[in-house]
Amino acid sequence: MTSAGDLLVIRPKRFELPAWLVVLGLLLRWSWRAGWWCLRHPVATASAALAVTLYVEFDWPGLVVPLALLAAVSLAWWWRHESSWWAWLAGPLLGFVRRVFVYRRVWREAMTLCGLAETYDHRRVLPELLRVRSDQALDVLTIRMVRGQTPEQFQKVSANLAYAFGRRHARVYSERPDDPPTRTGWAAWLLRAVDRVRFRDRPTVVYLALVRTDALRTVVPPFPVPAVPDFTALPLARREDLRTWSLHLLATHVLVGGATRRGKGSVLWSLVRALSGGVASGLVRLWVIDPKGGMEFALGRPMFARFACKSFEAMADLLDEAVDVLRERQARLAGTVRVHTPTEGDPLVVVVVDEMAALTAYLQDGDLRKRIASSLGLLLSQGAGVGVLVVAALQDPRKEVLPFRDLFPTRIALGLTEAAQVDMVLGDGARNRGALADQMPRWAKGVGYVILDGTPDPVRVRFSFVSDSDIRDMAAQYPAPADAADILAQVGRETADEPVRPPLPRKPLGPLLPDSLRNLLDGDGGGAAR
Ligand SMILES: Nc1ncnc2c1ncn2[C@@H]1O[C@H](COP(=O)(O)OP(=O)(O)OP(=O)(O)O)[C@@H](O)[C@H]1O
Repeated sequence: MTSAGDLLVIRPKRFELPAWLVVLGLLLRWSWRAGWWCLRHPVATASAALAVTLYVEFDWPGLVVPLALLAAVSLAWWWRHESSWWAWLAGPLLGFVRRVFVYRRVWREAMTLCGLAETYDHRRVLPELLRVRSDQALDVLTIRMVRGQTPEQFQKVSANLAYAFGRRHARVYSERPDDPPTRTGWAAWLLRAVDRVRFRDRPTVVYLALVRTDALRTVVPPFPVPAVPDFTALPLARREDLRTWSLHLLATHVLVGGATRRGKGSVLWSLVRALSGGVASGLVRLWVIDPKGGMEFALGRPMFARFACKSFEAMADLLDEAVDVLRERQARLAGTVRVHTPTEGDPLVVVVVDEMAALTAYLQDGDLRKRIASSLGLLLSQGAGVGVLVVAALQDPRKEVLPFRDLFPTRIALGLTEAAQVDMVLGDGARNRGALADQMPRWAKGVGYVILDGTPDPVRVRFSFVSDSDIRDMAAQYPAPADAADILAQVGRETADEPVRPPLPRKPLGPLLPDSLRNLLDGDGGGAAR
C-alpha cells in the first residue's frame, strides 16, 4: 500500500526574471505587433503618418484644409458617378468602420451563440472575420471557416446570424456573390489577370451578406423594354444588392410557385414585358392559357399569338398544337443543330400557363386531363431544345397537383404557406440554404427566391410591378404580327374571334439575336444552355 510519505513531490526550479528583461520582452512584442498591423494596413498607416506630418508642419489648418478638399472632391464624385463612388470610396470605408465597430465587437458572442464556435484541443476556435465590403444596401462579410466546417452549417443558421447582427435578412454564399466585371481597353489583360486572382475559388471561406437597407421594400417599376430581347438575360426583378436579376430563358422551362395573391402575375407580366420587343418583331410567339377566364391575361390579348381562357377543350388543343410545332421542328432540325435558334421565320414559342393546377389536378373531365397531361409531359421533356418553352405558375406545388414538377429546370418561389413547399418548388435543401419563402411578410408581394445560374445558393428578389395601364400600353405598342397565329395549320382554335392586328412593317434583314446569345450558340455548338 502506498502512503503519503512514499510520494515524492518534484517541483521545477523557478527562474526569477529581472524586471528590465520582462519590460524589454513586452516592448519587443508590442512593437512587433504594431509593425505587423502597419504592414497589413498600409493605407491607414500612410494616412495617419501624413496627418501627423501635416499637423506638425502647419498646425490645425494642415488637417482641416485637406479634409475640406477631400470632402468636396468626394461630394463631386458622388454627384457625378455614384456607383464608382460606392465601389472605390464609400464602400471600403464604410466596410472598414462597420467591421471594427459593429462586427468585431460582437463576433465572439455571435459565433458562439449561433453554434458556429468549435472546440479543439480544449480551446474555443471561432470562424475568422477576414473582410467586410459594404455597398448601398448590403454588408458582405468574408469569413474563414473553422477547419472541418462547411457552408451548409452557416446557411442553416443564416436567420440567427441576421438577428445576431441586428438585421432581418442574411444570405450565405459558398462562392463570391458578385461576378467578375467585364474588362475592356488596353489594360484589360492585366485587370483580367487580377480578377482571376480576386475571384479564384476559395473553399475555405464563406460569404455572409447582411441586408442593411432592404432594397426590396419599395415597389419595383417596370424595366425598359429591350428592342431585341436577350434570351440569356431578360430583366425581370431587383436583387437585394440593387442589381437587376435577369432570367436565362434559353432552352429551359420556368415554374413559378406562390400562394394566392403573392404576385405570381407580376412574374409572368414582367416576363411578357421583357419579351415584348421580340413579340412585335416576330422573334417570339406567346401562347397563353388563362384558366381564370381571362382575368389575368385578357388585357394583353393583342400580344398573344394564341390565347385560351374559357374552354378547357381549347386549352388542350393549344397544348396539342404546341406539341405539333415541337414534332415538326424535331423532324426539321434533327441532325442539323442541337438547340433551336429563334428567328423571325422560326420563332421562339413560349407557352404561358397561369394556375397550372386547373389543368393538371382540378379539371373534372378525366379524358381531357389525361390529354393535357400527355401534351405537357412531352413539351416539358422535349420542348426546351427546339424552342417550345413552358412558363407555368401554380399555388400548390405538391406532386399530386403537378406531377411534372421536376421537369422544370428554372424555379421561382414567391411567398408560400408551408416550409416544406419551399424545397418542392426550388429543389431539395433550398430552404436550409436560406430560401425562407414561407416566412414572407404581408407587404412582400412579388418578392421571391430564385436560384442563380451556376451557384446553388438562393437569391432574394422583387419582381417588377406591371400595372394595368402598363399592360394596355404594351398591348398597343407591341402587338403580335398579323400572321402570328398561323405558325402551323390551326387545330381547334377557340371560337372567340382573333383580334384585329395591324400588319407591322417588317424590319430589314439583319442580326436579330444579340451578340451574347449568338456567341453562346456558336461557342458550344448549340449544346444545352443550362
Ligand atoms: N411585384 C409587385 N410589387 C408590388 N405589388 C404587387 C406585385 N405583384 C403583385 N402585387 C400586388 O399583389 C396583389 C396580388 O397580385 P397577383 O394578382 O399578381 O397575385 P397572384 O399570386 O397572381 O394571385 P392569384 O393567386 O389570385 O393568381 C395585386 O393586387 C398587386 O397589387
